Amino acid sequence: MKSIEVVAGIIEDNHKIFATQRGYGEFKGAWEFPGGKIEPGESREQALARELKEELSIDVSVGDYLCSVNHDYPNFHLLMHCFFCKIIGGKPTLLEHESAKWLGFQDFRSVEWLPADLSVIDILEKQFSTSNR
Ligand SMILES: Nc1nc2c([nH]c(=O)n2[C@H]2C[C@H](O)[C@@H](COP(=O)(O)OP(=O)(O)OP(=O)(O)O)O2)c(=O)[nH]1
Repeated sequence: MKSIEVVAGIIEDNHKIFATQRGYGEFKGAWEFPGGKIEPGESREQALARELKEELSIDVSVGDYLCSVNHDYPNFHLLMHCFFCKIIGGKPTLLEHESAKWLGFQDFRSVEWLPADLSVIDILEKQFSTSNR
């Protein structure tokens, strides 16, 4: 089976996280953390900063590593590395996504996440509920 390696950014501001809704492709309409595939020669952090610039027109500082998720989709295996990010320049502009929302802790499950993201949400809920963030 095909395997892809992706980085995803959990953009934080004032105890909220930024969720984006996919605007195209087989998962159109599902919610995710913005990011994308790592290109040859890039570090994970470089790939994430590049993807967030391309997709949202923002400059970010990539902060703490949160987790890596393995998930089997019907057509491919996903390995996704998640990092917290802070916006250091620009305002999110949806260049590829259909919609976006800032979600507070109570609203983390109010959107339909991509299946691989549910384990990220589990971990985030633990962090936010114990006031680690
Ligand atoms: N960016 C991102 N991708 C995710 C998440 N959860 C999840 O299952 N994915 C999957 C969806 C995609 O199949 C893959 C990300 O690849 P991508 O963003 O480069 O999207 P894509 O396959 O449409 O790529 P492309 O057409 O631009 O080549 O990872 C997530 O939270 N963020």
